[in-house]
Amino acid sequence: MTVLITGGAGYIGSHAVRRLKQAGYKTLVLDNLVYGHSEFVEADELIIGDLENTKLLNQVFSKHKIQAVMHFAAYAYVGESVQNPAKYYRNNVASTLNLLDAMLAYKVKKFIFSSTCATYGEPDEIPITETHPQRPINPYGQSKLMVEKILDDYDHAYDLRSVRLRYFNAAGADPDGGIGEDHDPETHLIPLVLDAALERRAHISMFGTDYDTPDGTCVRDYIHVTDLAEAHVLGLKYLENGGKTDFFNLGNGNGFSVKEVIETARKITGKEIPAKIAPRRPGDPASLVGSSEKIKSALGWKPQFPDLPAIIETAWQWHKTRFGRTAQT
Ligand SMILES: NC(=O)c1ccc[n+]([C@@H]2O[C@H](COP(=O)([O-])OP(=O)(O)OC[C@H]3O[C@@H](n4cnc5c(N)ncnc54)[C@H](O)[C@@H]3O)[C@@H](O)[C@H]2O)c1
Ligand SMILES: O=c1ccn([C@@H]2O[C@H](COP(=O)(O)OP(=O)(O)O[C@H]3O[C@H](CO)[C@@H](O)[C@H](O)[C@H]3O)[C@@H](O)[C@H]2O)c(=O)[nH]1
Repeated sequence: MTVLITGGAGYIGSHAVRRLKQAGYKTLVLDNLVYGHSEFVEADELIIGDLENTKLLNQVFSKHKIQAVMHFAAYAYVGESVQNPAKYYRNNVASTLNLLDAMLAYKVKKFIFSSTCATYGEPDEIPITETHPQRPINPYGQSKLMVEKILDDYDHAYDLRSVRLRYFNAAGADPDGGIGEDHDPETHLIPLVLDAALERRAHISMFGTDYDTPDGTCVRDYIHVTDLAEAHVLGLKYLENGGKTDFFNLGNGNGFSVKEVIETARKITGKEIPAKIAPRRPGDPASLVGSSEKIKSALGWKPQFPDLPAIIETAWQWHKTRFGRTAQT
């Protein structure tokens, strides 16, 4: 079976490609390399191109016998989406429509979509289950919710079946090495904390210490990228076996504050990691922690790395290999 993976040169997509290959799938990556890395791509083929290019999409679908699509390609910086929503709606919604058009034209009816817990907004209760209302508080989350709604309508009208995976905060790296988190610019907490450990930056800024959380900093649910990759393969098998359109949270059910992440990283790296208080970042909910009971019982998903120290340990091993030699002291 041939799977098209958009954004397969990116952080999560490259891990999914590795896992798909291990499971015996033929893999085809489409990525514009705006944020991706060609050296991360272990797929059978990498096509460098943009989802805006409908002509290219038609060529890809006509040349290859694609049976399913995993759609990772998107912009994913919460803060930037507040400053520049147009960029997010164009890439995350309009480009997704191009992809779906091509799928319909070539009768490809299985779709795995990278959604997010950012679609929930400020939660009414923790942990968040899939039945929680979706009321995003930033354009990024809004753009992902729009695609979820589009997918419901496409299922109804065109029988295009989808699995929407609402990830909480992806972190860590495959312990086998070679792929990991490397965004430019990097905005995510864990790699920035590890940058401070390597003295590639002077300190980590804590965005807001006056939230309504136990220590005043934002709480997030960190999930290992290899566990995310495994969920994608399970989602695909579910659709292959005739499963109906569905949506699942992917988190570990444990919340960690910004301060706790920094403290855990200090223990793992043995480094000081200076931290400074900074203003809140617009668009950030105080707490996001998810229940993943649904995917555990429906698809048999079981995380290999449910604990924050184990997640940060794999991120640290990757970070040292990737960036250690360029560290400035
Ligand atoms: N990182 C997280 O914590 C997280 C959490 C929830 C959801 N997600 C979602 O998961 C997906 C992957 O996230 P990531 O962290 O791996 O991001 P990433 O930036 O590392 O990967 C996205 C990839 O898509 C490519 N891309 C973007 N727009 C494209 C386009 N128009 N055409 C072709 N390629 C394009 C980029 O070059 C990049 O390689 C995204 O959809 C994101 O919204 C991520
Ligand atoms: O230098 C920093 C960077 C981040 N944070 C805080 O750390 C937390 C986590 O931030 P970050 O790592 O940027 O992740 P999120 O903003 O939570 O977003 C990620 O996780 C979301 C799901 O929660 C996904 O949808 C997004 O794509 C993904 O970027 C937030 O409270 C930030 O304010 C800091 O305090 N200092």
